Amino acid sequence: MSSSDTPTLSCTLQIEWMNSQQMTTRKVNFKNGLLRMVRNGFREIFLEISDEKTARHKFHLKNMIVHKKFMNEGKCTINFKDDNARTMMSNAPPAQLVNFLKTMYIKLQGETGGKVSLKERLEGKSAMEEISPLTTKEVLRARDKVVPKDTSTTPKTTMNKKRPVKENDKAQAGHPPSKRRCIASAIETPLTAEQERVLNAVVSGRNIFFTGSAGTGKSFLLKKIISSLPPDSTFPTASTGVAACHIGGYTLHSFAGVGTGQGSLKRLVELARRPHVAQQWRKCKVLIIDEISMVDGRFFDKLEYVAREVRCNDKPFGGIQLVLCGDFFQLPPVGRSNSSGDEGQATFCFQSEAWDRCNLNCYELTVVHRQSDPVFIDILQNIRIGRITPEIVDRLQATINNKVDSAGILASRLCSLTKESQLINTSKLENLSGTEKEFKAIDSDSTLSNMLDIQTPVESLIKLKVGSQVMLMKNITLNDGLVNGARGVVVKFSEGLPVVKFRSGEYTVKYEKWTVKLMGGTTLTRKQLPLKLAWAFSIHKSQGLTLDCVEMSLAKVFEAGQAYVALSRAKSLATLRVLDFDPKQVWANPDVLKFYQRFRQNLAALELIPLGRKKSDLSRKPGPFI
Ligand SMILES: Nc1ncnc2c1ncn2[C@@H]1O[C@H](COP(=O)(O)OP(=O)(O)OP(=O)(O)O)[C@@H](O)[C@H]1O
Ligand SMILES: [Mg+2]
Repeated sequence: MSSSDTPTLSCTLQIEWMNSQQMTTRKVNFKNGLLRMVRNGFREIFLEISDEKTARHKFHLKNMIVHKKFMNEGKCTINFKDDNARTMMSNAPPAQLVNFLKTMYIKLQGETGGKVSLKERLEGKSAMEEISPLTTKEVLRARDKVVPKDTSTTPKTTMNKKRPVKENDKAQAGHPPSKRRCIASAIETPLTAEQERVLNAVVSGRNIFFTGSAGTGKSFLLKKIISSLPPDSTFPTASTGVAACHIGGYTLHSFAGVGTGQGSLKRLVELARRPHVAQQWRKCKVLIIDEISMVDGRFFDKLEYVAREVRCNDKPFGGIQLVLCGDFFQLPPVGRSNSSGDEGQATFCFQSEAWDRCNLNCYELTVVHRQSDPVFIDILQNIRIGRITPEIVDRLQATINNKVDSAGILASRLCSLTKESQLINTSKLENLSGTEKEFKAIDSDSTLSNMLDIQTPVESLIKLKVGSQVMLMKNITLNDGLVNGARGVVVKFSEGLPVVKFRSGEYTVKYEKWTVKLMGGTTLTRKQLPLKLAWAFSIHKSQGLTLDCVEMSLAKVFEAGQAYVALSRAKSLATLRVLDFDPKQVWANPDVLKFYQRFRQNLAALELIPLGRKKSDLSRKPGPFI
């Protein structure tokens, strides 16, 4: 059971009392409110709402109605029918809000079974005591009750939920799986001990950098971290639009509000002092940056300066807590065409002055979740540091004979250049016979479609024919394999929508919504099919993804880490085909190797080095055959 299944919750609260005409007669606001579940001597459950001072209000939970549509944004409203009142919660860490509601629901299920003896009633037990955290027994009992066979037995308390969750639902054509199930399973996947340690360090308020090889669950953990912090003051960002979308955040550039980051520091501070930008900078308590390996160190230094100036605070980053995440062995910052536009090569973030100034607590995730085969994991760990042995060469060259295509689903070709992948997709689509169907995105602001093209993983116009190889660009349901990166083939069109055969079965793909946050609180949305042509993909666009079956030619790789990113997208050696493996295609950046060597030494000095790992793992020189 999660340690956060507790009967208390801190958030911003408003309480309203109504008269019989449902007109508000009284209202109170608590910026830092506390919700506590309490029970009286008759085992009746109440919600106690208090502020930092003394104000306390109690509401009987019997007959309440919970509106939890926006709980993933930390918002929820509870109507207390018996008291003719309601409370609106906001800025609650979403994960805690979900757990609080779950605890409340489960405790209430227990309440209905409680019997109060006449003697107890006569004694009039009115003293309130805090409800104990959930026990496994209570959870199991509630689980048995959660799928009532006869809907007339629905409990008196309404969770404003249309249908109960059935774990074994199958994603079937024409029957979209519930998004709630998706969210619920994501929330319920437990963190490993090493992931939990990072989460605790973040919640305790420290500046954190956590790293780990591809597939160790960095982005997964980041999503848990985001849902454990108050949404109003937490700003999730990433170096690229697609990565930002993946964690439901902004691009770092759009958060900073300093354009492309070109120009003098004075100019950047001016830009950041524009009222709507400055407001965000001041509101921000926690700045999260995913894919930190692609952030130019010089841009990071500029941001650190801007933060101090705009927030009028001399502490590093103006006192903002930083949570940085990424793997420097993967893609580096974009070279000369980088954001700051200065002469010379972009630098790594760890080479910036700000990096040292921020006094980061460093963590490394070591358990790989994307792959399960220890042989493949070992190969990837070696490739990551640019180390190639003859056995590795043999193993990877042998993949050329792999039959990774199955039931009409062909392997996606990963290309070093975006242009190359676009050409492949266009010509393959042209070569298919059959009618082409077009799917246009519905954007909330059509003048900003270009921005949505960059910041969402789907294009404004998708062209498909029967036989098109496609990739799913959104998690639809985790349990049924309809996840971001799942590969499939269009088998027919039904009522205007494509029916796609995935490995897990057929699914009629519906329009989905992507939301992009802009500075100043506005949001842009795009509705589009969560599909992309997938005969080919660029390695840059594949960073962060898990791919079902991949094929690659690494002859044209031009950057350290590119081959590692490409190879580590595959789930297993059996679902991978390397067409022309040559050890020369694999190398690690020497500065990155040095950084990780120091990083490991520091971890070891703090006695945090993972058991069973040797410092010497990272002390080898870069380059092939070393
Ligand atoms: N604790 C966990 N339990 C089960 N599965 C996990 C866990 N952590 C991560 N995963 C799964 O492992 C896969 C890889 O995770 P994720 O994409 O977060 O890795 P990553 O470290 O961000 O990789 P990359 O460096 O390639 O971006 C995902 O399918 C994720 O759901
Ligand atoms: Mg990731």
